[in-house]
Amino acid sequence: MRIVGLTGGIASGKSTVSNLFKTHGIPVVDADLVARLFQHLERDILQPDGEVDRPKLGQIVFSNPEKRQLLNRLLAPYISSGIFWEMLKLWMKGFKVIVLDVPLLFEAKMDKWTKPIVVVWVDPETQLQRLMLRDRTSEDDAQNRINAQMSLDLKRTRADIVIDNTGSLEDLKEQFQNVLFEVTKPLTWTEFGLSRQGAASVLVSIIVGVLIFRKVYNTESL
Ligand SMILES: CC(C)(COP(=O)(O)OP(=O)(O)OC[C@H]1O[C@@H](n2cnc3c(N)ncnc32)[C@H](O)[C@@H]1O)[C@@H](O)C(=O)NCCC(=O)NCCS
Ligand SMILES: Nc1ncnc2c1ncn2[C@@H]1O[C@H](COP(=O)(O)OP(=O)(O)OP(=O)(O)O)[C@@H](O)[C@H]1O
Repeated sequence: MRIVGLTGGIASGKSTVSNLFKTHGIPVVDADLVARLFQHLERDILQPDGEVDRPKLGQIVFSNPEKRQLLNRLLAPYISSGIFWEMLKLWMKGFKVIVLDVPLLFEAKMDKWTKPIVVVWVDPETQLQRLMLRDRTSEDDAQNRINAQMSLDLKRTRADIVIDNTGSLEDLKEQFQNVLFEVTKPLTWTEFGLSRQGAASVLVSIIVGVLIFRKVYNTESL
């Protein structure tokens, strides 16, 4: 199985790209969604209905590195095991290529499990403007959120494929065609071995090998 890493900075366009993968039939495991399933947090950030007040929690953790690290430490094991189970379900369904959309792929050192790594890059000014527009947030708050992550320039140096999403959505879709071509190339032997079909072939080969060996051994001992 090919596990494609999809990452970038906040509001750089990861979800927009992950929607393009989905519309082309490639499943995406979204770490933000996985994280939402495991939030048992302090009372004062819970709404009356018991749900997490995400904007309030966001304001707290993005302006306070210690609290953010605490939240990261608390959630990290749940996020990794949640991602693992989602991947296992897709493996059992026989998907050969899947995408892991993980904003903190490098920060959480999950990049070693994915190949190729796609980084959605955007220029800093556009990133700030898009974030403020999408989340209706102040410049200070948006900048805090951007600063809470590894810089996009550093992330792009660690990518196998870079998408520059500074331009229009049309530009993005054009670049996506090349990405699609790259990620849907025939699997390498290692990737095939890790797929459900590869594991089944190995199992069948072992069974056939054992049966042949037993037959030859039995014939010789007669
Ligand atoms: C802080 C929270 C409550 C803000 O919720 P909100 O609904 O406003 O944002 P959402 O979850 O959609 O995340 C938006 C983006 O923020 C960035 N982000 C989220 N968490 C973090 C973090 N701990 N550090 C840096 N950036 C982060 C990512 O780019 C993410 O895509 C939420 O992001 C959260 O619980 N984060 C901790 C879990 C986590 O680390 N998620 C990232 C998975 S790799
Ligand atoms: N090429 C583009 N042109 C104009 N707007 C765009 C473009 N790409 C994305 N956007 C908009 O920018 C915002 C951020 O994009 P998106 O939500 O995909 O980013 P993200 O990386 O998934 O963000 P987050 O890290 O917060 O989850 C959204 O409002 C999206 O509609």
